[in-house]
Amino acid sequence: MSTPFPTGTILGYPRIGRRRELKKAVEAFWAGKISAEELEAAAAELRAVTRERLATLGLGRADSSIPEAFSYYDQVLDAAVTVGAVPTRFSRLVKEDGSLDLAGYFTIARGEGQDVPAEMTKWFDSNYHYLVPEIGPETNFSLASDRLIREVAEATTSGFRTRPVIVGPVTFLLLSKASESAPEGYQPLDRLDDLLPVYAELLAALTAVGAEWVQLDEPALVSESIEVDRATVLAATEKAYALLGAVPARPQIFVAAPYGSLDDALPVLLASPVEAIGVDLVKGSLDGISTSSIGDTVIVGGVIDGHNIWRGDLAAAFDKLEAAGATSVSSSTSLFHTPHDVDDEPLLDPRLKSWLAFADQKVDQIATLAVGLRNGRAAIQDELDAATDALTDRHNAPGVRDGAVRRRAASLTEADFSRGDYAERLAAQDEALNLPFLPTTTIGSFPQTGDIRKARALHAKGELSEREYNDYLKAEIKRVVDLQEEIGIDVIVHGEPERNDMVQYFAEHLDGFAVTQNGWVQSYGSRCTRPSLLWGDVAREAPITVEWSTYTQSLTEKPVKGMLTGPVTILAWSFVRDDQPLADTANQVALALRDEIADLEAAGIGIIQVDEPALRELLPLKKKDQPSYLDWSVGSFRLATAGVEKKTQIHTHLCYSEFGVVIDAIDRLDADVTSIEAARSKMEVVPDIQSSGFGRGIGPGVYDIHSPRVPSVEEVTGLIEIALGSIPERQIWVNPDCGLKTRGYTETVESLTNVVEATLAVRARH
Ligand SMILES: CN1c2c(nc(N)[nH]c2=O)NC[C@@H]1CNc1ccc(C(=O)N[C@@H](CCC(=O)N[C@@H](CCC(=O)N[C@@H](CCC(=O)O)C(=O)O)C(=O)O)C(=O)O)cc1
Ligand SMILES: N[C@@H](CCS)C(=O)O
Ligand SMILES: [Zn+2]
Repeated sequence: MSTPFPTGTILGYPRIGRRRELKKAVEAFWAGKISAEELEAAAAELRAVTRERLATLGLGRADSSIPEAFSYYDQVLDAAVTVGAVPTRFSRLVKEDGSLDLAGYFTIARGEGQDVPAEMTKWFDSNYHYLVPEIGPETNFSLASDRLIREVAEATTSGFRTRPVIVGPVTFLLLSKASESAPEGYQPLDRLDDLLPVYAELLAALTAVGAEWVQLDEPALVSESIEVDRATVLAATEKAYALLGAVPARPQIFVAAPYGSLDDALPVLLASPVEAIGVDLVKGSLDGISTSSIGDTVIVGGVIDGHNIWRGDLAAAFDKLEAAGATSVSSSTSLFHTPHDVDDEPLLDPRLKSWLAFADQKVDQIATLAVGLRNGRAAIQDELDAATDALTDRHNAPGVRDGAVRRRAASLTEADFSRGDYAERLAAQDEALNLPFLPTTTIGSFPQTGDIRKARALHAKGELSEREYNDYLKAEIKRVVDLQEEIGIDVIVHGEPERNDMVQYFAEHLDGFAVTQNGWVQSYGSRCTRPSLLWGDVAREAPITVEWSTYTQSLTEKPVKGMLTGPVTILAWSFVRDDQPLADTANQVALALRDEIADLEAAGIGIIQVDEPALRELLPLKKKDQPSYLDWSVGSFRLATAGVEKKTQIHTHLCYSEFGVVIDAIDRLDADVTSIEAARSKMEVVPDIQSSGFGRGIGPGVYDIHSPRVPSVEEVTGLIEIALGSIPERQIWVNPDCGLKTRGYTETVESLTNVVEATLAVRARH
C-alpha cells in the first residue's frame, strides 16, 4: 500500500545555517583554508542538524514530511549538474563518469580566469538569484550526479525518511537559456523528450534508497513572464508527468507550484498521474476548480507564507485549508526566503517578536494546522486564538499608525509627483555642473573590504568608539575620493563604506523599521542579506547621509553624487507590513527620502542618485497585476525625487538584464540620468531603450562587476562605440554595470583606469 502524503510539511528550509555555517565553510573552501572533505563534513553536519531541528519542531521523522533540499550554492545549478547540463566551456571539469567534484561545481557557479560564469537571474518575485542553465543541441543529458540520492541515503542511515526535492523538468527547461552554439530561435523546452528519461532514472534511483515521495518544484507553471506560449508549456507539463508517472518503482510524485496560482496548469496536473500538488494559497487560489475535478489527488494547501515573516492570521489560514478541501498543509513557498528563528533575536522588542514567525515558527504553525486537519478545529482553537490576539495587539500598537505621517500622505497632490519640463532641467544642470562629453562615474559603492566589515563589527560590539569608527570611515572616504581623482573620474562618489547593506543601513535610520542580528537570508551563492522588518509608519527623524556627502564634497572640486536607496528597493529587500497596500507604505518611505534629498540639496550636493535595482523584482508574475504595480512604484520614486530644483540632477540606477516590460516605467521615473546593467549582454538593451523614445541621460554599464575579470581598454571602447551608435551622444554616461562592493581593490583600480582611458580615447575621436 502506498504511504499517504504527510498532513503537514514545508517546501524547503533555510540552508545557509543559523550562524551562516554553510557560507563560512564554502568561503573557507574557496580560500583554500579547508579541504573538500572538510566542506563535505560541515555540510553533512548542517543537514543532520536541520533534520533534527525540523523533527523537534513537529515534522515527522519517517513520514516524508522533512524535505531533503540542501544545496552548496544554488538549486537550479544542482538540477543542471544532476542531469549533466554543464556548458561546454566547462567540459574539462567533468570527470569520466560525467560527475563534477566540488571545485568543478563552484567553478561553473563563479567562473575561473577568463571563463565567464553561468548568468545569474532573479528567482520569480523573490530576492534570491539562481544560475541560468545553458542548453543547446550539444547538451547530452545523463544522470551525472548522485548527490541527492546520497543525501536521501544519508538521512535513512540516521533514522529519517525524507522527501527529496529537485527543480522539475518543465521549470528547469523554462528557466534555461539557449547555449551560445544553439541556432537562432532554439528553445531549451524542445529538449524535453531527451531530458525526461534522466528524471525517470533519478526517480527510480531515489526509490532504491528509500524515498517514498519526491518533490518536483514547478514554479514556472504559475508565471506568465515565461517567454514560451502557454499552450506549449501546458503540453510539456502533460507530457512530462504522463511519462514520469509511468516510471516503474518510482516514489509518489508531489509537484509543488509556489509563487502564484497554477490557473490552467492545475487541471493538467490533476489529470496526470501526479499524486499530490502543492498550491500556493497565499499568492494564489483555487478559484474555478471544482472539488469533483480534484478526485484522488492530494491538495497540499500552501497557506503559511514562505515569503514573509508575519505570524499572520492562523484562523484564516485554517479556513482556507477547509475551503480548498486540502488534506495537507504546507508553506506557500520554500522557507529559504525567511531567517531561521525569531527566538534567535535577543535585541528585538518582545512585542514585535510576538507578531513574527521566521522559518522555525512557521514550521510550528504548520504542525498546529496539521493537528487541526487531523483532529478538527477545536483541537487547535487555543493556538488560533493566540494568533488572532497577536494580530489585534499589532493593529493597536503605538507606531503602527502615526497621525502626522498619515496626514502628510493624505494631503499629497499631483504637483508633488512632478519635476516639470526636462529641457529646462537639462539647461539648468548643464550650466550648474559643466560636465565633459561622456561623463564618467561609478554606481556608488567601492570594495567593502574585510577591514571595513571588521571595523563595523568592532564598533557594534563597543570595542571601537563612535568617534574612532567615524574617523576610520572618513579616512576610507578620503582614500576613495583620492583614488577617483587619480584615475580621472568626473563625478565622485563616497564609496558607501558606512553601509552594511544599501537597504539595512536606511532601515537602521528610519522610524517604522527594525533590524535583526541573525536574520540572514541567502541572496545568491554564499551571499546573504538581513532583510529589515518594516512594521510601522515610516518617518525620518534626522538627516542620514548628509554629513557623509558634505564631508566628501569638502575633499574635491569635482561634483559629488549623493547616494540613496529608492522606496521600491527598500520595500523589496525588507519584510514589509502586510496590513496595508504596498503603495501606501512606498509613499511613506518616499516622503522620508524626499526630506533627505531636500537636505542634501540644501547642503550643496548637486547630483543625487536614488537606486532602484529592485524595480523589476517586485513586478507581479501575472500580467493583469503589472500596470497598477508600475503606477505606484513609479509614483513613489517620483514622490521621493520631485521636490528638487531644476538644476539638481537626479540619477537612478537599475541592475538587471530583462528590461522589456519595465522600459516604459523607467522612462516614467523621469530621472535625469539612468545607469543600467548592459555589459553582460554586450549592450543588447541599448537599441530597445532608444526605440522606446528615452530622451534623458543614460549610462549603459561598460563592464560587468560580478567577476574579478578586468575589461580591456579596447573592450570598453567597443561598448561605448556601440552605445554611441544608437543613442545621441549628449545623453551617454560611462559607468560600470553596478556598485563595486563585492570586488577587490586590485581589479577595481585596473578596471576603472581602463574605463577612463577608453572614454578619453572615444572623446578624442568624436
Ligand atoms: C545588490 N543586491 C542586494 C540585494 N539585497 C540587499 N538587501 N542588498 C543588496 O545589495 N539583493 C540583490 C543583490 C544581491 N547581491 C548581494 C551582493 C552582496 C551581498 C553581500 O555581500 N552580503 C554580505 C553581507 C553584507 C552585510 O550585511 N554585511 C554586514 C555584516 C558583515 C558580517 O558578516 N560581519 C561578520 C563580522 C565581520 C568580521 O569580523 O570580519 C559577522 O557578523 O559575523 C556589514 O558589513 O556590517 C555577505 O557576506 O553575504 C549580498 C547580496
Ligand atoms: N549604490 C549601490 C547600488 C547597488 S545596486 C552600489 O553601488 O552598490
Ligand atoms: Zn546595482
